[in-house]
Amino acid sequence: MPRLALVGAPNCGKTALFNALTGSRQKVGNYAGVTVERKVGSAITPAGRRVDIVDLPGTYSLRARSPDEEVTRDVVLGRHRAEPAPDLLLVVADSVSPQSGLRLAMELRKVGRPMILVMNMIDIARHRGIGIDIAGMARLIGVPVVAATAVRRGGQDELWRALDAALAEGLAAPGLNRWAEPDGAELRRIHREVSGLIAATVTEPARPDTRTARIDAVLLHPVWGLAVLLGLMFAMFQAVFTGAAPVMDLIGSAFDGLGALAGQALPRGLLLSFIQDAVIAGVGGVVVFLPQILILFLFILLLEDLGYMARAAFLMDRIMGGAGLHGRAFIPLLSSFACAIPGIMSARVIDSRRDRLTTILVAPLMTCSARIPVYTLIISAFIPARRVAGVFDLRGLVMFGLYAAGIAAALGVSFVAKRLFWRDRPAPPFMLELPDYKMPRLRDVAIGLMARAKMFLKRAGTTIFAMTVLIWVLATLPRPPDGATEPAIAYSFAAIIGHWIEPLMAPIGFNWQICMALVPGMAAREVAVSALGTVYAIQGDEGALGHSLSTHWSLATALSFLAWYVFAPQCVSTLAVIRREAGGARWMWLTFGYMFALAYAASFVVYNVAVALGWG
Ligand SMILES: Nc1nc2c(ncn2[C@@H]2O[C@H](COP(=O)(O)OP(=O)(O)OP(=O)(O)O)[C@@H](O)[C@H]2O)c(=O)[nH]1
Ligand SMILES: [Mg+2]
Repeated sequence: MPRLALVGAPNCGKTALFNALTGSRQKVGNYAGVTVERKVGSAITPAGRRVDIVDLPGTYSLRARSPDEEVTRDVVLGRHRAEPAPDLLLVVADSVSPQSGLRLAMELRKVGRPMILVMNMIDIARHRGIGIDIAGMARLIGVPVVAATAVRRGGQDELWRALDAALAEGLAAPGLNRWAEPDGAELRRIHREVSGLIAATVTEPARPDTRTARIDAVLLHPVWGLAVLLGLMFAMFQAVFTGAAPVMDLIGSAFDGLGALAGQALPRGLLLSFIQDAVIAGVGGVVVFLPQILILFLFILLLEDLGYMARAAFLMDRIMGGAGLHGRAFIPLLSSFACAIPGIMSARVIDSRRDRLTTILVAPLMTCSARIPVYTLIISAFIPARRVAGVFDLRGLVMFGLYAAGIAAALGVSFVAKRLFWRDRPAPPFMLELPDYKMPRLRDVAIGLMARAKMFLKRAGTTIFAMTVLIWVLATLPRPPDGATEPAIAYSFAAIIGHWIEPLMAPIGFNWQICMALVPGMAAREVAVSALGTVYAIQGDEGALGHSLSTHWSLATALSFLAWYVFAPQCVSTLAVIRREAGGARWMWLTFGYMFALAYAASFVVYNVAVALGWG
């Protein structure tokens, strides 16, 4: 089967095209560096030919400088371990600013593989009044050129026709690969050639578009821009708290109803306990947080599609640079708000190994969405729903503070890491292409939200469920001895394990229930919520978990628990990815060690200060 590879500069629409051609739903976003690994799909052309298509990370040249670009280079040159050399290169260029795409196309001609040049985003170019002489371009470059709109139905028709034409002729056997890393003279030659090509085939509009520049005058302004960024983040956390409540209540009462139903239908016993204490109080207790997670992602996805994220990176570059973080670390750290795993993987776009390692080291400190259930549970149980200064919701403020603590810790740790590990290094230059603003596409946002929801529910159904069952078993067995005076759970394995860890955690105010929840909580942070739900439900507490917590825990313990979750390395999958991406267990253990130490220290301080304030 013929294999096609999508190659092009970052953010030119390769993945959007991949999705359109193959019907896949890979992530697209309006910033450079969305795709960091290869993705394979297949498609059937209008003439009925099956082809495999590979989507690749964006790159400006085959002179790969970062791990994501190496993937593209290796696949294109046929050096990739797991990927056969492509039979045809679909070289994608952005019609609105075609220089970088055309330069890459010129370089790729040397590889000697058949190729089709796709001038993508032709819809925007036309709208702006940019004219492109497609036929003239094809003549000058000597390969087929087609115009395309990746995101519109029917926007790929010309490409399909060109593909079928190329396949019908039978793809030419690859010619000689004459590619060598271009030197200065070669780069200048390519630059001249592309300038000539553009002069001959691209006409600029009579009136240049100034909208982007006008918006950027505000959003990139050192004062106004930062104010907008802060305001956006703030609005996000307020919305997470206030917007989700009605839906959460609905899900919560649905689970309560199920519990009551089970209580009527089943006799008292182990099965009923399993359903009420493990499934409903445990897993159900985590699932209610889905609306909050989706609201957070709605914000992030909209801002990503709008083209705002690269601007935010630009604004943060000064602050991040002061802390020793590369400007390119912004997107990986931002992705870590979703989950540290894709965040750590997107650090592949950073070319210097040291900068990449620093980013990987601090990424788990960014507040991932798995912490949302933990934070919300504790905040709702212990922080009153009060207005501050008339407008702010106190709970939203605390949430904002926890996120801010994570960010501050990331900046602090990278500052220290830079001083400790690689002191004598000049600050690397940060080049960033600011994408054009685009209206977010509802379909993409909806797909993104669905993907998130699916991922969350899948976790709830697998990892979290499995861990909750484990907790339920440990909290139920062994049965109490005859004549037992205390509640049954006091004799269980859970209590034994919890009491065993308790002395270590007593200085930070953790009781045995928390201690025991932390162990399976390594599988995923939300497990802490389901584990506590199950333990307190088995213990015989009626009603919502938040209510049990506020009767059994002191405020000092609750605050200490929050502080713990800001820093603690409570996620084995993250640690495993760090090991893989950093290339060694050393970095994984380093991350585990420093996060554990930070968590313990922070909880210790928070607990003792709170006790001193009389909140013990
Ligand atoms: N209007 C319009 N928007 C497009 C078109 N193609 C892509 N986009 C948008 O452009 C942005 C970038 O698209 P992606 O497909 O993620 O770009 P990419 O080349 O895969 O980017 P990297 O993976 O970062 O290299 C997204 O916001 C897309 O929705 C197009 O033909 N027309
Ligand atoms: Mg992509």
